[in-house]
Amino acid sequence: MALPPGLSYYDGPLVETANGGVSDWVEYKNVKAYTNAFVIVDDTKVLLGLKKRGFGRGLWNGFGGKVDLGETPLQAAVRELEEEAGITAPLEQCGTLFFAVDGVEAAFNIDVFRAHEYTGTITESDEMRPQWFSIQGDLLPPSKPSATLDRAPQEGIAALPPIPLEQMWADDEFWLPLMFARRYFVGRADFSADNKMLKWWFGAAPLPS
Ligand SMILES: CNc1ncnc2c1ncn2[C@@H]1O[C@H](COP(=O)(O)OP(=O)(O)OP(=O)(O)O)[C@@H](O)[C@H]1O
Repeated sequence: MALPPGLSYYDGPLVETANGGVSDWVEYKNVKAYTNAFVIVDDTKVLLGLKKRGFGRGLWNGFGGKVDLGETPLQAAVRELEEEAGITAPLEQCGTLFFAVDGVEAAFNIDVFRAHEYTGTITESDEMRPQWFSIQGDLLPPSKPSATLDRAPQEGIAALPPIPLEQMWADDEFWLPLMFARRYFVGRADFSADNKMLKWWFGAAPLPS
């Protein structure tokens, strides 16, 4: 399968899951490495942070940032989760995203990580305000909602707000369900200078047959 430019290093089996937009892919000069990390407990709730400053301010997202010189992406992801949310988690990579913004020289390569448990006390930082959200049924694979109902109701879960997609990056709706379904995903989304999504492509590991 021909992947969008920027994602061509991925060589695992993939099926296309979404594709749209009208323009050509945006030109970029260099690529910067970032991380984004999610803690997902019980397949029913996810920890997000409200970005309080800088790029993406006012949007809910996972915890992450730039990979520093000499760090692996995993080391950076663990460090950023600790710095921004005060917790440590056994993160594993679950996808890779690539973003280019019209008029910006550096594109983002974002390695996405997830964990299903954590240690420490969730703590607000200067950069992020952490909060749990319940994963609404339309972001879960079809088998999951009933599986969830089969279990004893979990204390507190019903009281959590659903994931606020309207206050998140526009690309998130395409890959969050893949992450929650535990499918490895890759995708590229290009944005205009005023943060409108111009063109996108997402793919994921095939479902077991
Ligand atoms: C365009 N569509 C997008 N969709 C979803 N997530 C996106 C994103 N674009 C960037 N992200 C994430 O936003 C954070 C920025 O990180 P950012 O705060 O700028 O990095 P870092 O903490 O190193 O910066 P400072 O130390 O403040 O300079 C980082 O998690 C990165 O993965």
